[in-house]
Amino acid sequence: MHYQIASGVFWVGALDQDRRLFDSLIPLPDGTSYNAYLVKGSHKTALIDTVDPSKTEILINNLEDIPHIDYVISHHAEQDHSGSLPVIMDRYPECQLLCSEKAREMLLDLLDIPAGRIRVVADGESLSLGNKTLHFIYTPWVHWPETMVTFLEEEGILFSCDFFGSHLATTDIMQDGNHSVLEAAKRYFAEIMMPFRHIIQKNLQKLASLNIRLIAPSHGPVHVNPRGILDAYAGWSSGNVKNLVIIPFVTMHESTRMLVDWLTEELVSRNIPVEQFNLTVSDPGRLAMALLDAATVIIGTPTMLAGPHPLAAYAAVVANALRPPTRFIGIIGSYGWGGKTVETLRALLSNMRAEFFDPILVQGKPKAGHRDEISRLAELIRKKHISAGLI
Ligand SMILES: Cc1cc2nc3c(=O)[nH]c(=O)nc-3n(C[C@H](O)[C@H](O)[C@H](O)COP(=O)(O)O)c2cc1C
Repeated sequence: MHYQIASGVFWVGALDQDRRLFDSLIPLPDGTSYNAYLVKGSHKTALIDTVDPSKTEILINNLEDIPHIDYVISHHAEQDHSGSLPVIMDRYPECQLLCSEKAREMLLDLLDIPAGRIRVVADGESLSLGNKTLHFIYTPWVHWPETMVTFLEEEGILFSCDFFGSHLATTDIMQDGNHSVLEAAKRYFAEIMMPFRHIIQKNLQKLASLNIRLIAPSHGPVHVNPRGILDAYAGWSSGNVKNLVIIPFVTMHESTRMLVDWLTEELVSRNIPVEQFNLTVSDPGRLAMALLDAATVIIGTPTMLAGPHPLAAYAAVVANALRPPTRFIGIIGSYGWGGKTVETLRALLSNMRAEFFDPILVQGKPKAGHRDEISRLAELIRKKHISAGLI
């Protein structure tokens, strides 16, 4: 499939509607796409990124009538974009691979590409294709340290790689920022970009002076309304949280669930919205999105084999790695005889810069008096949200 996104600029990527898991971790409810773009200048032709190796044949078919490529630009060494480079380099023996300094090392580590065919481009360097000019801008940590983006000056197109991407497989390549695209982009941000939000702010600054008319990421649709996604990124990377409590929890015999439901009732009666995530069935992507928004996270877990239930431990590991902007954390749950549930969870959450509430652990089934403890926790959360200016 070929799709013209601007004069002389074509989407030549591959859709992957069937894929349901990324990085053996991230659920893909809407599949994904691997976007490669062909830029035809009056003198030279450049291919921007390739596709996942599982889709190399599709890329080759899309380039069937392209006899000559001068440059392949590799923004990011991860295989979903670089994995078809060896085949492309074989098929176009004249083409040179352009990438950042760090990407060169990583591409040589990850793929079989002759070192002599790679040319490193500097941050800020320009390349003329004749009537089209490409500017290379290093944007480290969106998503790996080697990542860069390319700005096509004449058409105002930012080829942004993972920056501003979304896991969405759609033939509707050009999108103006409708709800489903922004929702998919937010999910992508929460799952992939959240740990790098400070550096994302710096990268947004770096792009601020460009007159961007289209943003063409390497996953998901092209953004026809760049302002929408740029503003959304500014918000998601700001660290601002809402008057929202999320409760990722697990229960084996319903005792922890009683505490979770009581806390939910107490919070809702204080006009504090709550999202529960039963970790046995919930979508980790939705949990990541909620972590981006919530001021407070309360983990609910029974004690199992002297520690937190493994699903609660797993959620804590993931949250700790994503480094969400959470302000307050609590632990509630039930135990039979004892263990190190709180100590273990706190150790797993060592990156979190949040204030921890005193835990509420009850032995066996919660009793009437525990409701008062839960009510006091809800009141404390309300006061904390007020003092944080969220209510
Ligand atoms: C497989 C298994 C292992 C457990 N290990 C512990 C433990 O090490 N320490 C403890 O205090 N309770 C342990 N318990 C007991 C539970 O923590 C207790 O039954 C608790 O009330 C369950 O809460 P829930 O109803 O929310 O699942 C274990 C229970 C199960 C089923």
